[in-house]
Amino acid sequence: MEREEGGIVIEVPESRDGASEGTGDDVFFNPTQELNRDVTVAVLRAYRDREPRAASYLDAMAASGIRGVRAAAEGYDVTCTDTDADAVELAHENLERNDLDGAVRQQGCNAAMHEGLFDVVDLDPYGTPIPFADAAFANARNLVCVTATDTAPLCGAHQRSGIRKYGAVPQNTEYHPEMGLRTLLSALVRTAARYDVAATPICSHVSRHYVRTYLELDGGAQAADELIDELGFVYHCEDCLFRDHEYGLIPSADRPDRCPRCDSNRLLVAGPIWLGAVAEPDFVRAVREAIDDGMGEAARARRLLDRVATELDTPTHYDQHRLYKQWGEPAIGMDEFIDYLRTAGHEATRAHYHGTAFKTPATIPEIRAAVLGE
Ligand SMILES: C[S@@+](CC[C@H](N)C(=O)[O-])C[C@H]1O[C@@H](n2cnc3c(N)ncnc32)[C@H](O)[C@@H]1O
Ligand SMILES: [Zn+2]
Repeated sequence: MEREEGGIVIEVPESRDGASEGTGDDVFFNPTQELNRDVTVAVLRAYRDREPRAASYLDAMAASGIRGVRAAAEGYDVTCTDTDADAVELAHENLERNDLDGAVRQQGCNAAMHEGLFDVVDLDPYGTPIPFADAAFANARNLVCVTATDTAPLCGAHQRSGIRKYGAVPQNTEYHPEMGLRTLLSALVRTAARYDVAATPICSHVSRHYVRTYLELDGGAQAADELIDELGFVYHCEDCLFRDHEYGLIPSADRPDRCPRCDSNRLLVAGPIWLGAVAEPDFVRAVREAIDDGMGEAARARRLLDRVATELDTPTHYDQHRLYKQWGEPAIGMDEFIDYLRTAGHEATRAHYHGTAFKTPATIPEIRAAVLGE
């Protein structure tokens, strides 16, 4: 069937959702990833203003080629790769259908990346991007865009798988989308560091069942070391929801082994995860400005980017409903809730992860005192 997206028209197979990824015979196409693709196009626009020399774009797992076609429509010099012959044919046809130039190759993207350098590399695999991360960070010049759909391993719900894939211990908490993002960023930052490359996240979001992040590359061992210093551990009490963090690649000798607040022995340790900022607010604002009304997900993209640009960069968010459940009180509206925190002198913002997610450096007793007045 024909589909219009962001001003281009492509032929795609009958749609199937993320749940059936990789199981059908048709070339993959997921209409619910339009938000991801709209934000990607806006990132490509904003990034070119920041780095005008960024010209070449590798759509590493092209499938229908929709990302490559949209990047080519933005003036990028596009290469699409896919291992599947039908995908390669379709991506080629879709570039032609839109009168756009671009190379399309039936090739594993790792080989393509080792054969030639690309300014921007976009990894959009089934599940984990880790098998492609080394080649990307070793060979991209400016920007690596990464989707991961294996959220259960990333957030600690399938912990053994997360440990194997990401070389870190994720823990399943009420801030699981952020745990997933920070586990992924930890692995990506460490992978880039192997090549003396600093990979800094300049825009990230967790939407629906995937994590998406954009990492800007900078050469040099010192720059890579500085990012390694932003890895560390989160301590989380399963009983009172206390959380704290510390930087380092090993937990310190005096790390708590029981909850410092309620003395519970159900204290989880997650790490080493990324504790630094997951986005650069000024860049995210530029991305937001680059969303245009012709995009099918413009309204959602703007709302998402507004939130990402303004949320505090504490390592974990709180879930307001979870706190009220803990307190045995009925929840109030989020805007009123944030106002109470600010009135009590705490920094506080909503967070993009879900409707009741918020960020504040305040502790849970401080939050409770601010909103319940106790
Ligand atoms: C999730 S789909 C990509 C979706 C597409 N980027 C989009 O936005 O609609 C993953 C694609 O990766 C392809 N693939 C799997 N292994 C690959 C590899 N090693 N190199 C390149 N492509 C690969 C699959 O054939 C499939 O078409
Ligand atoms: Zn506790």
